[in-house]
Amino acid sequence: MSNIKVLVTGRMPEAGLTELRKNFAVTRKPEKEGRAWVLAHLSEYEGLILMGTQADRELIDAGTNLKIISASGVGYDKIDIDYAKQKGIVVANCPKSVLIPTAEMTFALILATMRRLHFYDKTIRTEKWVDVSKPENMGTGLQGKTLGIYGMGRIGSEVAKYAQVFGMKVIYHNRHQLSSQEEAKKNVHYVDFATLVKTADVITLHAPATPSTTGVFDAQVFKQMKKTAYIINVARGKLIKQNDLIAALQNGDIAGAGLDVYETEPEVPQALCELDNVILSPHAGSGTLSARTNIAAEASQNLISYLRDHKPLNQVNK
Ligand SMILES: O=CC(=O)O
Repeated sequence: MSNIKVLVTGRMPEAGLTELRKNFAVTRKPEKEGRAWVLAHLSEYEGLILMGTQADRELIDAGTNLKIISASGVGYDKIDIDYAKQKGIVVANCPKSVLIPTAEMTFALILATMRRLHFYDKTIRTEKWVDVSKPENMGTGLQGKTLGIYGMGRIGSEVAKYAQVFGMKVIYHNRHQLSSQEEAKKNVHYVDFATLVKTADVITLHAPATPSTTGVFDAQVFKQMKKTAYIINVARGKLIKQNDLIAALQNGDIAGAGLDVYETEPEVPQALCELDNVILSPHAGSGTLSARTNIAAEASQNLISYLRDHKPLNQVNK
């Protein structure tokens, strides 16, 4: 173990931190402490695994000896990566560990939303056996429907594979169109944004939160979607104008939504909770023990690669 000090600011399974502990002096932020504690102590550390707080200018300035920050997931929108770069701090993320768990959660929400599991579960517990021969109580089958993927990176590509197992056709919109070989291999078809919105029976979001994706799904977009269509968001809450989504769900502009992330997270508006055509989960895409253990190990590996081997693993601010 070297005397290089690293700080972990959130709860992570010990099994994932084994290699980190072998290489560095590791401190975990005490559970009862918050951001103020991190700001007060950060100058002691060269490495940081960030959870539960923002690495904004204030935090980066407090890290006077910091050399690397690893996000604890694929998203790094809580880290001011440009400011970190100015300060000579490497920022890395953990794309591998979250890929499968997030794709699984996407599909859990697609199935639950389209087959109306929330509505069925709630009525069976609180009211009565609903008569599913009535059209208003029926769900929507996946087979033969079109899945529209917004953001065709690794997670989007994995979701495409699952969709094909269910007999869905997959279209996608992305900043860059895939090569025709990639499209053929994945059996997916690029469409412009307007076509994605108008054509898909279910749209699933897999883009990061950036200035160009923020608020893209707004009232106008919901009006262009099929009234029978669903929207699934496991990416970032900011991609959807939440109040516009609530209005669209209340007015029947779209059929339903499956949400793992929220614009106002961790607050979830009461209006969303009251809707029967919505299923909600608490940013739990990577909420499995294996995913959390793998994230801890991948974030640890980022720190080991950079601080020990001087080679960042998944640097996002080159
Ligand atoms: O939200 C989850 C992640 O960024 O990995």
